[in-house]
Amino acid sequence: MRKLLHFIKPHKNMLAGAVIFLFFNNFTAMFIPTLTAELINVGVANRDIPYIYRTCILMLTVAVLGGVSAIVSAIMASKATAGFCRDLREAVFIKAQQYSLTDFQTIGTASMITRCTNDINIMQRSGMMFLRILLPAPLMTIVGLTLAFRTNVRMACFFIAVIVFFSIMAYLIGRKAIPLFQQLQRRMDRLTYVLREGITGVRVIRAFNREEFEKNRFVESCHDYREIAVKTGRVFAILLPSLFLILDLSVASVIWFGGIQVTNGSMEIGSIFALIEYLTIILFCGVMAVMGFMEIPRALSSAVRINEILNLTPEIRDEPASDIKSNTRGTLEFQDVTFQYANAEEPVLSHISFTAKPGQTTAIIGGTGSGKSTIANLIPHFYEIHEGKILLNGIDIRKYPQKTLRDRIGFVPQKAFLFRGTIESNIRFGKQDATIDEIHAAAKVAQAHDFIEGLENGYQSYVAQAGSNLSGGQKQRVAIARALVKKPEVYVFDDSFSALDFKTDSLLRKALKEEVRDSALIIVAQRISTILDADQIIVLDDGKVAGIGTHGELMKSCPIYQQIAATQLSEKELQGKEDHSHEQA
Ligand SMILES: Nc1ncnc2c1ncn2[C@@H]1O[C@H](COP(=O)(O)OP(=O)(O)OP(=O)(O)O)[C@@H](O)[C@H]1O
Repeated sequence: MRKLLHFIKPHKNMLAGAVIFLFFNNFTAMFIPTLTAELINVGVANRDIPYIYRTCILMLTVAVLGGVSAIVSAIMASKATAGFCRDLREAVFIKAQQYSLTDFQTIGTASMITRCTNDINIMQRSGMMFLRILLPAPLMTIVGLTLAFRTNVRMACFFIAVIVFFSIMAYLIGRKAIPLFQQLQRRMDRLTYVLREGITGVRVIRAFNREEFEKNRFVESCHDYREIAVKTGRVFAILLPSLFLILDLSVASVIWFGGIQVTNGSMEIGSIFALIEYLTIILFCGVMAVMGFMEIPRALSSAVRINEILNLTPEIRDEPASDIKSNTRGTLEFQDVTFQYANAEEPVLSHISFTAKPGQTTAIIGGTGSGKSTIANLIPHFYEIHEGKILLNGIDIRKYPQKTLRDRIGFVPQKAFLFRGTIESNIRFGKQDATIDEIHAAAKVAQAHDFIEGLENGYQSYVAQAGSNLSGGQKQRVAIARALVKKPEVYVFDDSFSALDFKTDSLLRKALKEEVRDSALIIVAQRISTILDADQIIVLDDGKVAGIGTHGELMKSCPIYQQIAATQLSEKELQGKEDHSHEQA
């Protein structure tokens, strides 16, 4: 929790101001009944009109000062809590950017989003409650009791008895309510999760006619939530009226016993008004504090969830700054790499070795789940490897600061992801200071220029969230242009041509070959036609290298490759390509 307290520090002045003004406001609230008592006991009793005027003006001044200080305190408190939450959100986001993909998997992407939004909101609301309700409650009680003792000792003792009874009641009811609140939060988590799946997966749900099933799942979650919400509501239905009943009965008792004392002449009539006000303020603060107190467990569980993010040490950290000097460019080497996902029982890659040279195309092919994307993801150091080495220009990628390494790599993921904005802004994502000519050139190589020009607003056309208003092939081409505009040393295309038609695929590969003469090109592919011309093809089988060579070489030596080719290529293509490879050799 100390980490979270650290975020309060920059706002401590604002907080201190909020507390000071709040206390001032509370003092004025307590001072007014005292003035009322004097007004009645002295001014009215003695028919002293000037005294009544003076006291009324004083009461008015105190009320105005109290009101102003309440406003100032509320503004300062909201500035402090909102600032605290802004800083916290920023820190959580920055921390998340340092996470490796394994770290993301540990916490879960959906949970990261809920923590960064909902949990921080809960903390902000609870912070406000603590500042404005919980913190002043004990002080108001002390001040109220002191004033009550000054007014009438017997009545003050009665107040203490009421406060103790009130606290016991609040404790007993609160003890029942707090676990219900925690349960409510967990059920809300589930409800959000079911809702998110139902909305993001709407296409699949409709395609498989699973609307009824999803509806039932959601309705069930709503019922679960309702069940606990009703129980919580029931507790509140008992809690609030009970506490207010205590308040009303206590006030009635003050009037009763106070009246007797006034009749005896042992107390003045104005004092009854003051005592009623003191007790009302104390108990009202108490009711509010009980409500605020219920929020604490919820805020604590949110704080724990946020702390988890801040405390997680990223799996991949940059080594102390070292000079990365090398005379070569674009040579990537895997040396006996074995890799296992954190939550997996066995390695997904075993003893992988190959070298991708600049100007050459290295293709990776294999069955689904054979580990192709995993190899692609290891190149930009998204995951930490524990056995073997990956070298860029002869230097272990772990020695590179992550930013330097990724600056040298143009990565196109399997699922083309675009950001909301324009086509231009998405391509520019690869190089912030790219000129418009560079953007056009990259789009031309990616075979995207023509379709972009065909859109109503060309490069300024709107791209919806995650590129949902573009087709799969259009998205892939914009994502490829984004990598090309960087002009990196190593290109990694993770099955990035899968949504392209054969003609576009072939045009793109041809343009790519001409464009990236001094960079290494690594292409993960499912379609053998995409990689027939590659300088070397790595055939993966169950995480192991089953063969490396050109198409022609593999057709002779690698049975797995032969199987893939046989299922994907026609007789004519097989024949033609083998002859072609012979000639090349
Ligand atoms: N994040 C992950 N955590 C645990 N296991 C994973 C993770 N990602 C992939 N795997 C597993 O690793 C294996 C290799 O996956 P990978 O995505 O590299 O295969 P692939 O050859 O690219 O498959 P495809 O052609 O279907 O995309 C699979 O068995 C998969 O279940």
